[in-house]
Amino acid sequence: MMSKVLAGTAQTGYNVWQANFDRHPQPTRKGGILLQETERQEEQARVDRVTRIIANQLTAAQAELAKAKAETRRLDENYGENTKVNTFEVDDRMETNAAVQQQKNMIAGQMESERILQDTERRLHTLADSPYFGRIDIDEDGDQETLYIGTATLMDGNDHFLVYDWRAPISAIYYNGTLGNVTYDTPVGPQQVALIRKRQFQIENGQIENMFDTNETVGDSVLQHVLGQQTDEYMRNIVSTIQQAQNDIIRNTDADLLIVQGVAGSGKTSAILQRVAYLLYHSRSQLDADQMILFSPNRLFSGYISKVLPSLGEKNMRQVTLAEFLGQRFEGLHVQSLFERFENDMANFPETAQVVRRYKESPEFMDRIHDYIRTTPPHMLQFTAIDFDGETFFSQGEIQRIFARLPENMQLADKFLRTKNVLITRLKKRLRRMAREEWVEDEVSLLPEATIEAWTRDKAFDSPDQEMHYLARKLVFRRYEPVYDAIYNNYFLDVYQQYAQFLSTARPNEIPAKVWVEMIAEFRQNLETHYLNLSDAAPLLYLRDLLTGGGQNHSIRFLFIDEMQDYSLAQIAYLRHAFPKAHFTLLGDRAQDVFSAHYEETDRLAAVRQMFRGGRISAHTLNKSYRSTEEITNLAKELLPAGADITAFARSGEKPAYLICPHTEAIATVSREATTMLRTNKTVAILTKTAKEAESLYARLSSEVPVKLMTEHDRSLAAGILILPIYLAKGLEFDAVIAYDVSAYNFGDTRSADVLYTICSRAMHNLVLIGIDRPSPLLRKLPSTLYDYQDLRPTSAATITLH
Ligand SMILES: Nc1ncnc2c1ncn2[C@@H]1O[C@H](COP(=O)(O)OP(=O)(O)OP(=O)(O)O)[C@@H](O)[C@H]1O
Repeated sequence: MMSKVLAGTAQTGYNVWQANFDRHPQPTRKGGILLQETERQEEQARVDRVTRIIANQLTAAQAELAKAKAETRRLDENYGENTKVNTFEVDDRMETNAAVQQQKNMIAGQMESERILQDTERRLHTLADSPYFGRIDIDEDGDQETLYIGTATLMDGNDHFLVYDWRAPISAIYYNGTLGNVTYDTPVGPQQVALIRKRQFQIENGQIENMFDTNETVGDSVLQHVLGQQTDEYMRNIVSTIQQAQNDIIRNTDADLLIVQGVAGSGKTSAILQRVAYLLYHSRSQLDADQMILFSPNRLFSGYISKVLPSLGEKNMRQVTLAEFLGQRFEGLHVQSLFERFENDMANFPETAQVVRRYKESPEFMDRIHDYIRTTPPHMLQFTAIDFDGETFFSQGEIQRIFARLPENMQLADKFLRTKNVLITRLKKRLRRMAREEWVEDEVSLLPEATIEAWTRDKAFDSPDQEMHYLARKLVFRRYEPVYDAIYNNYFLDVYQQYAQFLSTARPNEIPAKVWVEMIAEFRQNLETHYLNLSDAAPLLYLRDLLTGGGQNHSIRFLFIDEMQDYSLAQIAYLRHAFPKAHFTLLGDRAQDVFSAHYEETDRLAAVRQMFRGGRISAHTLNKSYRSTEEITNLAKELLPAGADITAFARSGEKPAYLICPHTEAIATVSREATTMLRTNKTVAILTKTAKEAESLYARLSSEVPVKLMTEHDRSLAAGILILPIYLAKGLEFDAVIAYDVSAYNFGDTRSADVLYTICSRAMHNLVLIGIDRPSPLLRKLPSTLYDYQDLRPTSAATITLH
């Protein structure tokens, strides 16, 4: 018999489920065979029984919830009454406060019970249609048990497990184990059991649609069924079909750095979302969703994945895009977004600028900042006077002197804090003095009655003089609040000047002085227009944090970055600094490097590992692609130099098509193809290389077919025909994709292969590539068996290009 601690559920009580209809037939043959009809009937009888129990529990939970809601309402009304009655009498105020506090506590308690009941109701609803998806029969020292695994725990009235949560330690066997002896982790250490059967179910509306025994992690036929479905606006959870390699990522709880390199569609995003649910389940008492943050590639993606965690009964973690994160930290400046930069690069990105950017985005550059801060003498700090209303409150010299008088061996950040405190103390002293000046009294006497009333509420004065003095101080402190804020927010240091000063010391030998000086001039010029280049953002923040001792968030425990290839190493280094308590999970695919493939050179993984040296590092590779049909994956992977490593999940569909049309026919061709695809697909995405192309295509196409242009401000996807640049489609998937303008000038050489690969790998079921006038050599050099080629140009044009 298995104890609760070994089974590892989060429930109370000592439980073993041994319903009397469990049997332990001999293990079936490897690979999944169809079971006898009698077994199916027995399993269906169990499903019926469990479904009835769920229905009963649901009715009871709903009744309790209704009762709880009524009670909350009653308390709420009562709360209003109590406060109203007692505040009439001033003497009753204290008593009222105590009563109100008690009332508040009761309401808070009541709301909490309501929340728990709501969670139960939601959980039961989820289980009602499909109570479980797996069964394992195990033998532990001659003790045999049958366990069923589903999205949540379900117990009967006697505290017997009817369904085990997929995250319970024992459930790991279902995902990891092949038949025979298996080990699984428990809170008291590894346990060994013999796995004698693994059975999979597809249950819909309480009916077993499919069931079979298997020795695999999850049988291919189940996966085929799941992957063959049309896409939704929202990503779905994959708990019933998690693959072994994904399971290792999901269940890793101790890595300080977990890196996943996975090919397009290999389930990286799915794996992190299940991982979040897993971590929350396992550290329920110490970890909250608010202590986790996901850096997502764009806002559409944030919306797209937003339903997965709630479908697993968990709260969503915080989500932020890099642009949002930087925007919040540079108030008043516009930080160039990755997308803007990409569009600019497409127009003009000379080699010299590439060298400079590569350097500024390197970990060495961040190290250089660190050294600079350590070695900068105080007189080099770019303090700036604090002026307000035409008056200098603190001159640069005064600030400099405060700083210089501090002990030499004190840490820079501590010195900075001390300077700040001295400034605040001096400001307060000065304002107190000022409050005694005559003009203040004059102004107080002109204050409206309502203001005086508001400022003196809850105050008692011994004399009119005392009241006047109080009001005078209040007025002065309010008037000069911006000065206080400026000190508080460290505005007495001009970080931008400081950064420019740092830049002037940081030129590496390989970059000519002229180029470097021009770069600094451009940085200053941009500042004038409140603009900051993306490559300066992370170094600047790092410099600011090190100088001022701020900027770090100690409450985040887990940080996830999806599409890590879109982050510079300097940005990752900054995040590591900014979230010092966080375990990092980084997911990426080097081949989907849409933004920087043309200038990046470094071995990023080695560099990231270096940043986490000394910590526990766990690296995973996912080479199997699940999203697309075999035909689409086989074409996409051939576009890459190292594509041979990618394996396609065996699900067949139509061969991708490559159509070449003359430019005069481009719109008609896209329009026709999109309309045809929409007959059998819910979403058809027309993907372009840049936003400019997407806009111009939209302008011409929208009069032909109903189509929606997606921009970086959109937060949700819709069914129908969509147009968007590939970088906004990162992390997303569509039933059908049209890759637009896959022509010689747009996809002329291998530097754009990553972009084309990313475009193709967004398609689940159908892919059509449309080239205009001249075919792309990237495709023409591939084996012609990988796609159906149709040349729609007049014969003469076709002949000219092909020779
Ligand atoms: N184990 C699985 N069971 C069912 N579906 C899966 C599984 N793994 C992945 N998928 C499906 O494959 C598709 C791709 O998954 P996901 O988006 O997580 O991959 P990814 O590696 O993040 O892709 P990309 O890097 O291309 O954005 C999704 O539809 C997902 O539901």
